[in-house]
Amino acid sequence: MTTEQLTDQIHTKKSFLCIGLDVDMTKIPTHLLTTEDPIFEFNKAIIDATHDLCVSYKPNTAFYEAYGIKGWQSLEKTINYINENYPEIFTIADAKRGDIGNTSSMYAKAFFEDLNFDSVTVAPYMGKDSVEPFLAFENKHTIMLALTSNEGAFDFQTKNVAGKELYKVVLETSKNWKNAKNLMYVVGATKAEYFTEIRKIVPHSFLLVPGVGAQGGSLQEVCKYGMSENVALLINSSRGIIYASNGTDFAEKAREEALKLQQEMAVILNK
Ligand SMILES: O=c1ccn([C@@H]2O[C@H](COP(=O)(O)O)[C@@H](O)[C@H]2O)c(=O)[nH]1
Repeated sequence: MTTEQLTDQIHTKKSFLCIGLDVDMTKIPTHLLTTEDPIFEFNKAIIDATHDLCVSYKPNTAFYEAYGIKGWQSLEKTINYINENYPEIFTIADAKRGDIGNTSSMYAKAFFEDLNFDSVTVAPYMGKDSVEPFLAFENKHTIMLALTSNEGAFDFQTKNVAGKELYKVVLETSKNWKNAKNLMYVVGATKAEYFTEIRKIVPHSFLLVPGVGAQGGSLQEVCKYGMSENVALLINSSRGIIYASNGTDFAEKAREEALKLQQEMAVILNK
């Protein structure tokens, strides 16, 4: 998917919501546990109930890898289900990969070719040759951690490196990498006060913004400082939507939570 197609979807659906599919078997409704693939059944119900309210789904691979081969199969069924039934949706494998070049190429093949995700999250710590293998894929997107939503972000990301905060060095340096047009960045919703500085460096790049909902980030604040003229925001909420209820009405309640965010987004887009 191109960024232009993603932007068109944002305007059509009046939404820049990304729903995180972080399936924890201890939190899903118990009636699903007797099905053959509880993770997939849960995701399918959430996706069917919310696809018109969001432009993206983001399974975090940790929640699938934790269940071994079965978890990976649930992930594969989930991405295939989205691609077959809702091909307009932008898919994100939140895997936070990155390694020496030849290993990164294999990670990229796994997520872009085998699983056919539109994008994958990567860590910047190993530098250019660890990220460029992901960027080489046409119409696929590499979402690099810039300033994360957690408290530990202050351990390294905001530290001064040669007169500049490290997250700024990450943004500035990566802009010059080969196929940098395929880069997006992760910036936590809990760091809204940093968005103005970030937009000075990457005014038009898409930012994936986790941290609204369970982590307490503010949609309004993020949009105030982080929305570019082409929107270029994907606001993620996972637990706040998918665990709205653990009863038989879980998909309906997830829709209600997604609708609240989508309606807020529609108002922001209309301003
Ligand atoms: O800085 C980051 C980067 C990634 N995440 C991931 O996003 C979701 C957030 O889930 P919530 O339940 O809405 O808190 C989850 O997969 C994280 O691993 C992040 O939170 N912050």
